[in-house]
Amino acid sequence: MVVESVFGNTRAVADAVAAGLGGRMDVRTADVATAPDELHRVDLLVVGGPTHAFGMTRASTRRSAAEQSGGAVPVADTGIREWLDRLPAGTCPAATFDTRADRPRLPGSAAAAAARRLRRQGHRVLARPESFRVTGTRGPLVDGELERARQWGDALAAQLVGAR
Ligand SMILES: Cc1cc2nc3c(=O)[nH]c(=O)nc-3n(C[C@H](O)[C@H](O)[C@H](O)COP(=O)(O)O)c2cc1C
Repeated sequence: MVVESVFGNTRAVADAVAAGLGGRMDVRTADVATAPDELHRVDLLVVGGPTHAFGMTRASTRRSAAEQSGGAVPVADTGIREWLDRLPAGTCPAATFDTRADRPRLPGSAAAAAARRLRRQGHRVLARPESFRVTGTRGPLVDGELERARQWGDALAAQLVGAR
């Protein structure tokens, strides 16, 4: 799993997804800043990040997020957009998730954008991109989202293992 998180909410969701996946498979979670650029012996790639400006973060939105934190979080050079740009084409099974504001009518999802990118690179996206909701820019997550994330991870692993 490769995860990007500015304020920690997407990281918390990633840990819950990992707990769900972990019942059926070995899971390694890497921060996007230090994730390897190539996949070796990976049965399932899960990519998660926060939704910024209707899609995956960009340098400008990460700068804005750092400003909004009042200097509490540094400006990151790399997000999942840049990591996916560097990922070689392949046929790895994959799934994506994001966090985004708890405003159902607000369009745009980093997970949907990441899934499109993975498909274009040939990877096999197994599940519908999933969003987990935060109550404000810095969080916290809406009640129940961590449990939903754990269940999503469990269902994903079950789907993959069942398909073998
Ligand atoms: C610059 C910026 C732009 C954002 N744009 C959106 C958006 O278009 N849609 C949305 O639902 N949430 C948006 N958000 C809220 C983020 O999705 C929220 O900060 C994120 O889910 C928190 O995850 P994190 O704690 O892992 O950083 C935005 C936040 C920032 C800082």
